[in-house]
Amino acid sequence: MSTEYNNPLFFFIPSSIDYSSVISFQLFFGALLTIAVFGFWVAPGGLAWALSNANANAQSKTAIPGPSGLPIVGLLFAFTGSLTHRVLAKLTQSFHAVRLMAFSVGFTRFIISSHPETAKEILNSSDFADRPIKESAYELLFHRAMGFAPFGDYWRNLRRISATHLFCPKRIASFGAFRSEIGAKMIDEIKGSMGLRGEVEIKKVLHFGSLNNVMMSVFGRSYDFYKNGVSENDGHELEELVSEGYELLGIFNWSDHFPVLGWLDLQGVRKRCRNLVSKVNVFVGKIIEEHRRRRVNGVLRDDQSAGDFVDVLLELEKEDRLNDSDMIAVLWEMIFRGTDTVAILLEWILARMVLHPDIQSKAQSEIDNVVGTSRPVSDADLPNLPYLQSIVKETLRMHPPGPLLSWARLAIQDVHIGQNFIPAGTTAMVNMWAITHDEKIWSEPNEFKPERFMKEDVSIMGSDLRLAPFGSGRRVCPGKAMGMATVQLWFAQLLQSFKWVPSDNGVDLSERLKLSLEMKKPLICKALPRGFIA
Ligand code: HEM
Repeated sequence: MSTEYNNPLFFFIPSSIDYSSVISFQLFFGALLTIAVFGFWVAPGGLAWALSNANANAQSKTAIPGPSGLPIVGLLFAFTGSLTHRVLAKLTQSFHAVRLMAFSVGFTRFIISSHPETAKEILNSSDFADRPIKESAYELLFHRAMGFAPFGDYWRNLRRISATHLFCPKRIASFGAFRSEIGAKMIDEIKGSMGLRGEVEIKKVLHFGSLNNVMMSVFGRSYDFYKNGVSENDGHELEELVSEGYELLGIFNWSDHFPVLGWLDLQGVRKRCRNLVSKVNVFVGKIIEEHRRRRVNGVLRDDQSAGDFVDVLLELEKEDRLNDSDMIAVLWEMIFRGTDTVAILLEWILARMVLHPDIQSKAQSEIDNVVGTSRPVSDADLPNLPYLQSIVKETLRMHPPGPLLSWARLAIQDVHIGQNFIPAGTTAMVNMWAITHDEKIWSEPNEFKPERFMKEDVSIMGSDLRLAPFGSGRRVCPGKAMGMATVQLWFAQLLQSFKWVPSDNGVDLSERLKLSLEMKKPLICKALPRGFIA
């Protein structure tokens, strides 16, 4: 093949000119390209914004402020670290862009708001009711599950079905006894660990409890804690599948922002996703088949799994019915979403209890006054425990499991936010962590003070954007009531049964943002028996 054909500039070079001219031309073209890239790069918001022409065309008074980041890669560095929410919060301050900041990561255009009013405008607008789909989410088939399904009839149908059958108050209440049973099992597990090691690594216990809880309402199944037997193997296999999925969705994947790298699968994300999907298909497919067999044999509703979410999906009328692959995606997502968020939040709450013994003992006195020490605390007691609820709220404020609301939104069409033009396809984020740590909104935002919520009852369910850890608007977390019911009951049970004190390791509040905001160093502490012991 001639050198001409190997030359990327071949199409621009007339065949009659000599080789030295070609080199000069290449240099000239290279310089032009560099200037263009440099020009694009220094545009407010960086390369992806400049390419869209949205900020470039806008007059400077309406251009969204924001950093250009590094050439080509933009703000990549903010996403490869584990404190993205903090890095972005700092940048919005220094660019005076709290309401709205523009930035680029590779070829992806972003906006981010760290202000309650603008955040509400974004989250409550149907123009932002889509989600950007990462390659890992697509490969894990999550575009067919509720969280990533495009805004439309399929998604609406999934929300309606799950609101009616999985997340309705009656159903959440009907699982109260089971939640409490798991709470009691966790207490046993903690006692066992204290007996063996004199301390407990609480996340493991909470994670397994949480997995069991979601498994029961979705699949009608539960697993024994660390006992021998089939259940144990299945339970641990499931834990591994969930952890691998979490890891894959949390990875910053270069090809999401540099499409040209897509086919290379440099980080092996696609390969790992496909491997995981085939395992999940076998695991969940087996459970669906068991449900089908039971229905054929007419034993439905006579056993423990009566009316779980698999049954609901199998009973759907023809026009609503999901095929097996979609059903697996929907069921898997529920397990996936419901497990870690609850365990992570409870770990932060207990870390705070170990660090603040005065707050802990005040909450324990509240439980003792309302419940006494002769019976275990139950769902019915929770409305009478306002201080305990304030502790949960304060922890959600200081350590929101989704500081950037976990999964972003996508502009479905061209839209304006105030004066600012946002082109279709822009990824929109809300920095809830920045809002909950803003001293213009919260007094002493870095102090853990549950009392603030005894003075002012702030709703956390999405209507007040000063504290919306479950998001807001059409895509607000559908599992928020179930999540809160679980967290409050288990917290009450754990406080009633134990006094939480530090181990020799102390408590390290360092954070690590993966898919959720976790404690970087797992909490290891001591749980000393007190109050009602099951
Ligand atoms: C402490 C517990 C939880 C927290 C902090 C939490 C947080 C969130 C957040 C921030 C969102 C994004 C909302 C938005 O875009 O406005 C979300 C979405 C979602 N959550 Fe939760 N969540 C929790 C528990 C649960 C549970 C227990 C389930 C189910 C078993 C669940 C299922 C979902 C689903 C399916 C979505 C996607 C909804 C959609 O896109 O339509 N979450 N969650």
